[in-house]
Amino acid sequence: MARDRSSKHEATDTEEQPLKASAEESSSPDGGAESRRSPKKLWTALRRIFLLSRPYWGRLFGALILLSAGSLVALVVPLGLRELLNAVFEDANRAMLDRLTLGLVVLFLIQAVVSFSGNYLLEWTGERVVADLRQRIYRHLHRLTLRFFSDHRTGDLTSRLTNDVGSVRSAVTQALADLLTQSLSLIGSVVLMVVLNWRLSVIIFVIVPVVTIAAIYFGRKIRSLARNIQDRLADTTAIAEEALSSVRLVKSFARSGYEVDRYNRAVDDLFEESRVRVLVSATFSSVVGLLFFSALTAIFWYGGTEVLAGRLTTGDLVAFIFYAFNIARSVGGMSRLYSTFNSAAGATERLFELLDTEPEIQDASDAVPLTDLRGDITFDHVTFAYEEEPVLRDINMEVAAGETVAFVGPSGAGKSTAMSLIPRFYDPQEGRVMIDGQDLRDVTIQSVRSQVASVSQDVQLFNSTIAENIRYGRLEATDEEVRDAARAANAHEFIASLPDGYEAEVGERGVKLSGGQRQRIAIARALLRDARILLLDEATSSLDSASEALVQEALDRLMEGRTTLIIAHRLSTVQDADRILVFDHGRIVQRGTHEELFAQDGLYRDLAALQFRNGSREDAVESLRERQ
Ligand SMILES: Nc1ncnc2c1ncn2[C@@H]1O[C@H](COP(=O)(O)OP(=O)(O)OP(=O)(O)O)[C@@H](O)[C@H]1O
Repeated sequence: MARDRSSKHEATDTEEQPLKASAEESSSPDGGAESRRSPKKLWTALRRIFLLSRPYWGRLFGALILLSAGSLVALVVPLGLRELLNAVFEDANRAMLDRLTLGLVVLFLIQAVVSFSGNYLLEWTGERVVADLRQRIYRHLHRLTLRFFSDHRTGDLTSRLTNDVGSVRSAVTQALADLLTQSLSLIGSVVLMVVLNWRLSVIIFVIVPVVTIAAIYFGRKIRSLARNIQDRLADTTAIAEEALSSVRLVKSFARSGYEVDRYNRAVDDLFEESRVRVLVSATFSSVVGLLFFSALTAIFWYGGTEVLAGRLTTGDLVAFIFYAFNIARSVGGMSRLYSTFNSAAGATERLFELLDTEPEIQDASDAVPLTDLRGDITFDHVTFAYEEEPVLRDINMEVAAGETVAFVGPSGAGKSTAMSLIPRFYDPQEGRVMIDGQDLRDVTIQSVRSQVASVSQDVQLFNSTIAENIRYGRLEATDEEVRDAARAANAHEFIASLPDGYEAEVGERGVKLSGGQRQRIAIARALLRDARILLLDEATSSLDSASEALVQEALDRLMEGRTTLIIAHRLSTVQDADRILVFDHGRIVQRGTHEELFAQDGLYRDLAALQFRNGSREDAVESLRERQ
């Protein structure tokens, strides 16, 4: 089942600590800042990738041994060929030719078996490390708080899970093996070449430093470009995801053209970054290729001269050329490695920025589960700010278990914010929020959230069946329990009338259902959860009177025996609350029953006058303006 952030009440909080950056690494708290890369940073990133494979070091080590053995065998092959050619051209020895041919076939067989085993082990390790990394990041994302998600785009985060993790994979698998085998091949070939003919070798040694300098220069450039490309890619994904998920809004404002332009601009930016990267990489490959093929031609020429002068046999020259090819291939491979590692380093930095982001809200080390919850809620001098300016100021309230308390007040007064402190989505900067007399910071988040259910105006459903959406309230509920919940939520009739009944797909975020139907599914889900505390945020405000009546009746059933906090703009829905708290500019300015508050001259009466039409509407509006 697809899950999204709406599952906030279900968020599991594992005990696991994120991987720690070592002391010299800086971690960006929100994971989005572009960081300056240096060789040290590259090394740090690679080391962290390598550390990820720690549980599989045994296999990795085995793979590397096998692959090294494969490269050593490959190094012997040109020597065998040399002997074979010498047997033919120098000694004309038929028996030797047969033996050497057989020997070479055996060598090739050994090499095939060894490299198969090595590659399989290595790829296995790489895939496993990547799977672990994906799981770890996803788990970590679920530990992060709502504040993190309001600061990050979903497209950005999903792109890290897909693209960035993919880049890391190439670094742990092929690149690591290539690094080892290519270096062995390079060193072995150099040594054997010098032994064969040192004069000829000098030509190669002149070229190597030139290539190394070019590799370092281009490598740096490619690394910074790789990071930019990942960022641009995340931009395009986020833009498309945002527009496609709000396609109704886009169409109703006739903004398709605008959205297409926005996406096109982002894709063009991505193309431009990619073009520069392609240019740099292609130049790099061509420069390296040019240098090496020139050197090879020189070897052919000089080698031919040496053979003509009798200082080299044909077998020597062929072996030499094989080693020269080996060197060219190794250096070429290593230069590609450089860019693979560089791309992976950019991706790794982004992934670790995410993993290094500590959840703002975590269980204290000595947190205990809140058991046998009654459902008393207390706000004790609570002050809270999202950023600088407090949106809740010195809030005090006590709600007894089983009571129904309504929050009313103008838009932006802080009602939803106050509610969001109860499941501990945020911690107050000052004061305490308590349940059953226990500060929420002293108890486990999971135990609190498992006793809080919420129904809001903006119902979020998963793109699956009605039954699965209701069962989200209690995953182990039986079909019968799901039906009972739906009945109590006044949803059974409409569900039963659908062709697929409980197995009907609701569409993305429930688009195939009406607002009232979605609300009743959400109520059934909350009923199944059977939590002690119920939070209703504008649960009926977007409904017509008929739907509202059905939903209200279902809500009344849901509220029975639970502590309920209701936010409602329509005061008719809160008249029966045990108490009403009136919020204004982050403070509770009035409290009492509907009758008590209505009898007072204050904000509540102004709001009520607007809705119940007893009194002059103009006077109420004027009075509200003065209060702004
Ligand atoms: N995630 C957030 N980050 C920063 N500021 C926020 C965030 N959520 C809300 N605010 C601000 O906090 C203030 C209180 O918002 P809140 O949603 O609690 O008000 P409300 O009384 O529930 O309003 P409404 O009745 O319109 O839902 C507003 O000024 C709002 O802009």
